[in-house]
Amino acid sequence: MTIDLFPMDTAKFVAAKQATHYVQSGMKVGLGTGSTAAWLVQCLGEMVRDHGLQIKGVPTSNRTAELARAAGIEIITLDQAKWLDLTIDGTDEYDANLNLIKGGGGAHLREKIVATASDRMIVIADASKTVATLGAFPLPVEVLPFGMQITRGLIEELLVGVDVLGRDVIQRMQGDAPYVTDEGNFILDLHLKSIGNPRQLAMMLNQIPGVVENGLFIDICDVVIVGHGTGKVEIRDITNDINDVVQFDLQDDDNLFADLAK
Ligand SMILES: O=C(CO)[C@H](O)[C@H](O)COP(=O)(O)O
Repeated sequence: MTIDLFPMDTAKFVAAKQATHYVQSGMKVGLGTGSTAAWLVQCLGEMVRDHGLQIKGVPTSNRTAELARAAGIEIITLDQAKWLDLTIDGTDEYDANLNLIKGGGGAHLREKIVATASDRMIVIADASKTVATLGAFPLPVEVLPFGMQITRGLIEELLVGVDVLGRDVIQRMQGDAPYVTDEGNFILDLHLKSIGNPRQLAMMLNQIPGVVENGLFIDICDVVIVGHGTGKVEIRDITNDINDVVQFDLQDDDNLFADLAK
């Protein structure tokens, strides 16, 4: 059977498939949110159903929980898990230090809690997520609905004094209504263009009382796995100082790929 997926899908798929090599039976695994993480859930589901992999998954969103259940992965809460062996998640941007912007899918609050409660965080991405400087992707900040305009004003004031190139703060919408997160909060997207000091900004944003969590992941990610449309995968593991390249034979993986693409 010949399938004709966009190179971007292939890139996400091979990154996700490579990440499954880090997963072993008996592990408790944080399951990320987004289109790349969805490929991971599909791959892990296939390993559970057909190859006897035994894992417990902690999903980072209601969407991922649904996908994981449908794929046959046992789901537990983070408190049931107590601690996780690893979390595998997508990203919106990553820099040379493996610092991230996440939350394009609105799930960065749970994603950060889950990743922080894991021995390792592995990020899976396509090459478009690589940046020299974080900030081209709007930085999501989850805020409480209560007093949201006050919180927004305080964020705008904060941005005047920090090293960024843009300062627009735009509330995320879903159609005509505010976007609401799984925790019942709103999201403000900060259009900063370039963030000179992500560590400082992450700490300052979280000092504002109405801010629940920002999408900067600083010193949380250990490994980035970058897939390409050609089947090439780059692995960068900063904890173990490993830089590796793997080439997937997409023909060999055709059956799995076709199944997953259904
Ligand atoms: O942070 C996220 C969700 O909150 C996602 O990981 C991020 O938006 C990347 O998504 P995708 O894999 O669809 O590009």
